[in-house]
Amino acid sequence: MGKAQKKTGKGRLDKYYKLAKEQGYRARSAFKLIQLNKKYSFLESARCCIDLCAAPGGWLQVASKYMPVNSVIVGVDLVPIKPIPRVVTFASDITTPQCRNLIRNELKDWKADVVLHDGAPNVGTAWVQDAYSQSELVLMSMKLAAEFLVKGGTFVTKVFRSADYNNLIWVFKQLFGRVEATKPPSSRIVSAEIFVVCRDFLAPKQIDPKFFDPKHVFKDLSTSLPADDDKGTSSKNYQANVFQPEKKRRNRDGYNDGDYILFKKSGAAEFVRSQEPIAFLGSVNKITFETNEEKEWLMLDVTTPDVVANCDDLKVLGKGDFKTLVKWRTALREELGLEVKTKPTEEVTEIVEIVEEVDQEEEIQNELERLHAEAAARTKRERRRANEIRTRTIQRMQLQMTAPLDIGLEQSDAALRDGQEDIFDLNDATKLLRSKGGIKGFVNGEDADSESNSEVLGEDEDNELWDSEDERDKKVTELEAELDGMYDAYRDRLRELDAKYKVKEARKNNKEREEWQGIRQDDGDEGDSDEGSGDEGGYERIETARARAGEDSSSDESDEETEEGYNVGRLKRRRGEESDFTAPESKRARTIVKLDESKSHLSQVAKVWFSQTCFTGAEDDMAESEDEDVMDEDKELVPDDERRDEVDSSDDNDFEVVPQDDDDDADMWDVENGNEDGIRQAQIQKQGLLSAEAVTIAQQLVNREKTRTQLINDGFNRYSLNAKDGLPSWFLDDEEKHYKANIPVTKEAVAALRAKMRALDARPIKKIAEAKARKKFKAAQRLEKAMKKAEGVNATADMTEREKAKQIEKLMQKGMSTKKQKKEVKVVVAKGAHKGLKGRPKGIKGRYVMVDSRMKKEVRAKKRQEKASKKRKHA
Ligand SMILES: C[S@@+](CC[C@H](N)C(=O)[O-])C[C@H]1O[C@@H](n2cnc3c(N)ncnc32)[C@H](O)[C@@H]1O
Repeated sequence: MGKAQKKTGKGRLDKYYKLAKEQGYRARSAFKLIQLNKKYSFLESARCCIDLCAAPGGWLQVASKYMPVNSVIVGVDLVPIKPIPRVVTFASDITTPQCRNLIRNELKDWKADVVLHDGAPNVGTAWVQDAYSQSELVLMSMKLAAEFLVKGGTFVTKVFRSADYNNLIWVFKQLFGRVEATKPPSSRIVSAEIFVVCRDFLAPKQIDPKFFDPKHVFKDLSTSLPADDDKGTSSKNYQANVFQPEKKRRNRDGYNDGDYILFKKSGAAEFVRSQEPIAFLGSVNKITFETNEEKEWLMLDVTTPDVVANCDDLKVLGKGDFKTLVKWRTALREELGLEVKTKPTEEVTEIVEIVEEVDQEEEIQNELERLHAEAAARTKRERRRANEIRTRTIQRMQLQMTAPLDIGLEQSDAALRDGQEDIFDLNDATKLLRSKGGIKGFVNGEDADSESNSEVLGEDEDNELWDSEDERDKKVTELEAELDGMYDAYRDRLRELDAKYKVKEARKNNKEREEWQGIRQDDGDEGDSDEGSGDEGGYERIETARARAGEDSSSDESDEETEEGYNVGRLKRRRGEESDFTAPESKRARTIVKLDESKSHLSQVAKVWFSQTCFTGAEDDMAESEDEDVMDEDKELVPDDERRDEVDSSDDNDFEVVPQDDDDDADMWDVENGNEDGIRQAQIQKQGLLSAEAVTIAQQLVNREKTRTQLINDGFNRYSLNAKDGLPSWFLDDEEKHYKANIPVTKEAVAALRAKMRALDARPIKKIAEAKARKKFKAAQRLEKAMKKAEGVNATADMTEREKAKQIEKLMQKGMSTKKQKKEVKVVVAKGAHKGLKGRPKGIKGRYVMVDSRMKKEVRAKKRQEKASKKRKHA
C-alpha cells in the first residue's frame, strides 16, 4: 500500500478508531462504507450483497445494519471471519475459481444488488508492486461483480492512485452507467486509496475477457524509465530533495512507471559526469566507488572522509552535506579537466584575503563574546553559591545549630566582587582566632583589640602557639565539647518543636534527656541558667559545654586524663548519669527536675516571659508547693536517710534526687545496653514483637531453622564490636539509626506483623473504649446499689418472706437492666377542651407537654401573610 505516512503511531488511533470501538464495529473502515452509503444510498434498497475481501467484517456489519432484514449477505476473505448475525462467510481467495463456485453455491440463482470490494493485497513489497497487485485484485473483484451483479447493480471498489488508475476507470466505464471516484472523510488523507462507486451495471450479455486480463488492461505499463513529461516534475522533486532534505514529499500522482525500487545506488562517475548533479543527488540513496577510476578518486585529497561518509547514505544528509558533495564534484571535474575555472587567479586570491580579514575580525569578536559569556556564567555561579551558603546558614540558625559566632567563621561572601573586602573572610577569622588562642578567646571577648596583636604576631609565633600538642588537644576538646553542646541544644529545640520526635523519645523510654536537664542544673550552680538556655538557641548550653570542657581540661594537666575526663563527662551526659555532679558519692543518683518538668511544658516564649524577675518569687512558691507534693508522694518510697539528702539537695536546686543502686560500672556503655535490653524485654512482653526482623528471628527459632547458638553467633558481626568511646553524641545517634546489620525479613513475618497491626487498628478508639468502661462502671454501681437495697429489704422485719423475695427480685431486675428508663412525657394538643388551658389539663397524669394544634410552618406562614398584608395597607 502506498503510504506517505505510517498508520502506526499517534495518527492510528484517530476519532474513527474510537468511534468504531464505541459502536462495536470490528474495523474503523466500517465508517468508509457508512459514508459511501450516505452519499450513494445503495445498501437500503439492496436484497443481496457480496463483500469481497471482507475480514475482519466491518463492512459486513454495516451491510447487515443498513440492508433490509432477511437480505442475503455473503462475505469472503483469505482469512476466516468471525460469525456475524445474518451473514454467511467463508475463507477463500477471490482470484480463484473455487471462490466463485462457493459464492455461486451460496446465492444459487440469485443476483447481487451490491458487490463490495475493500481488498488490499498483503503488502510489504515495493510500493509500485503493491499498487499493481491492488489493481489486479480490483480487476478480479470486478470480474466476480460482473458475474453476480444484477442489472443496475452497484459495485464499490477501492483502488490506489497509480498509473493503473485511469485504465481501471476506463474499464469500469465500459461496464457501468455511472462511475464516480470519491474519498470518504474517514479514509486517511495520507492513504493513497480512493473508492470508486460504479452504479447502473449494464449487464452486457457478453463481456470480452480482455477486460479482466491485467496484461491487457494495464498493457501501457512500461518498465522503462519515467516518461519525458514526467521527468520534468520528478526532476524538480529530486532537486527539492536536495534543497530541502528535511521536508517529506508525497507522491500524489503515484510513483514513476518502471521506477520499481525504492533504494537506488549509483557510481560516483555518474554523479561527476552528470549534467544535473542536484537532481542526481535527490534521486539516489548511495554513491558508490566501485570502478577502478572511482577507486582512484578515493585516493585524492579532495575526497575527504566527509565526502566518502556523505556518499554512503544520501537520504540522511543536510543541505550543508549536499553542498560539500557538489563542491567535491566541481573540484574533481576541474582536476579531470571536465570543468575550466573561469575566474582569474588573482581575483580569487584577493577574495581569499578579504575572507581571511573578515575571519580574523570575526574570530576576535567570537573570542570576546566567549570571554564575556564565561565571566557572566562565573559571576552567576558565584552568586548562586553565595545565596546557597546564606540560605543554609539561616536554616541552621533557625534550627539553632549555629551560634552567631559560627556565621562569621563560615561565611565568605562569594557575591562580593574582586577587590571588595569581605567582612567575614574565613582566613581573617582563622588568623584572628589563632591570635586569640582559639574560639574560646574569641567568643569570650577577652581581647577585643587583638587585631593589632595578630598583626604584631608573626606567622612563626602563631605556629609556635599551635605547635604545642597540649594546647592543640585542649582546643580540639573545647571545640568538640562546644559542638556537643550545640547538638544537644539542637535536639532540645527539635524535641520542643516536633511532637513526633517527642513521642519517639518517649517510646524509646530513654530518660537520658531529662537527666541531661538535671546535669544542666547541677552544672549550673548558676541558678537560672536553665531559663535562658532555650531562648538563646542553646548558646548558653554551648557556653556551658565549652566551660565544662575548659574545666576538665584545665583541672587535669595530662592529656590522657583530660581526654578521659572529657569522654566520661560526655558519656555521662549522654546517659544522664550525674554521679560526679550532685549525687552522693556512694550512690549513683538520677536527678529529676521537678520544677523544670512543669516548665518544660511551656514554650520557649513562655520561658522567656517567666524568666523575668517579677516571677522569681512566684516560681519559688510554685517550686516549694510542688516539692511538698512530690515529697508527700515519695516519702513512702524513699528511705529516711536518703530522703534527708534529697531534701537538702532539693532545697538548693529545686530538684529531687532519686537514689539508684550502686553500680561501679556505671560509666560503661554495656551496662546501659543492659538496661536498654531490660526495657526492651519489658516492652516486648507488653506489646509483643514490633519489628519484622524480630518476628523473622522468632519464627526461625520456632521452626528450628536457626538455633540459639547460631543467633548468638550472628550477633557477632561487623557492627557489634564498635568502640563508642570518644565519639560525639550526634555521631552515635546517627550510627544508631543507620549503622546496623541488615537482618533479612521473610514475607511471613511481614504478613504476621501486618495482621497484628490490623488487629490493633481494628480495636475501638479510645473514646469508645472509655464510653464502654463508663457504661460498665455505671452498671456495676447500679448493681451495688440494688444489692444494698436488697439487703435493707431482707433486714426488714415487717415483711413476709414471699414479699421480701418479690421486692428483692424487682430491685435486682432494676439494678441489672442496662436500659435507661426514660420518663414518659405526654403530648397534649391545645385544642378542644384543652384550648387556652392554664395548668395541668384534666385527666393527664405524670409529665406532660402542651403543644399548639398548628404546625410550626403554618404559624410562620400565617405570620408572614399578616406582615405582607400590613405592608400593603401602609402602601
Ligand atoms: C482492508 S481489509 C478489508 C477490511 C474490511 N472491509 C472490513 O471492513 O473489515 C483487506 C482484506 O483483504 C483481504 N485480501 C487480500 N487479498 C485477498 C484475496 N486475494 N482474496 C481474499 N481476500 C483478500 C485481506 O485478507 C484483508 O483482510
